[in-house]
Amino acid sequence: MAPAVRSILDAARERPGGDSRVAVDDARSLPAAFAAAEADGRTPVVAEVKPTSPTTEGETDRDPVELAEEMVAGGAAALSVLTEPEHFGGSVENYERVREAVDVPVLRKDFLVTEAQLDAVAADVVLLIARFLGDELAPMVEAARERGMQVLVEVHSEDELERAVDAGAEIIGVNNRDLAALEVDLGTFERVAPAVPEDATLLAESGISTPADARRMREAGADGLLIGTAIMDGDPRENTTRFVNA
Ligand SMILES: O=C(O)c1ccccc1NCC(=O)[C@H](O)[C@H](O)COP(=O)(O)O
Repeated sequence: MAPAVRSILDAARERPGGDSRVAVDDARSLPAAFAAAEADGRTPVVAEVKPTSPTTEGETDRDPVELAEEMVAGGAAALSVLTEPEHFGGSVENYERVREAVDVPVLRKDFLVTEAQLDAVAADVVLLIARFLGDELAPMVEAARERGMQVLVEVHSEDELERAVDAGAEIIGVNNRDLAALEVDLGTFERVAPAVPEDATLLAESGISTPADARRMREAGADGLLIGTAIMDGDPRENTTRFVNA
């Protein structure tokens, strides 16, 4: 595992959870948002509010709510908001403010390793990373669903995909970023996607930098595209629209 990822994981293990169990009774459906985008001719894009990251220089001081509103105005079907504070400049407060301000589904992007961490904020969708959770993946999927949240299970290999499917994943993201070397290879999605069950909602994650990359991921079977850096760099509204029209 890359040192930065080791550090993310160490910090995640120390992070407390919420004070009480959350119950989400109004989760906004990610598959329905993708279907609505498709119906009016938009490529389903999950635009990410990502203040910084281990592979980005500097940190934006732009307000997350303004960024989020621009992304939605640009046609994003859904948003992703980082809540990891130490390596990504995120927070649960950012998540809450953004969800309050928009009406699309909002993914909570974090590196969750305990059930109590699910209770830090009521989320439409939470990310669970197969590589980090091992045998805890299935119990965490169940714990999130019991709280009314949808789950995006992230995988990077065929083995992890098998574990995700065994854990009951219905929304699956194939991450093109290798958490061992932090290198990005869009070929990862092309390799893993054919084994994803037909009825799953499938996202291509990371490294989508141009509309040509977006088309490549769609041709390989992506129902939706999770895009951070290429939308955050510059004008988030214009950038989102470029991918939505890809
Ligand atoms: O983005 C990073 O530098 C990173 C480093 C270590 C672990 C995870 C990392 N990113 C998390 C993500 O999943 C991405 O923010 C997301 O897929 C968007 O990727 P991109 O479009 O390449 O910004």
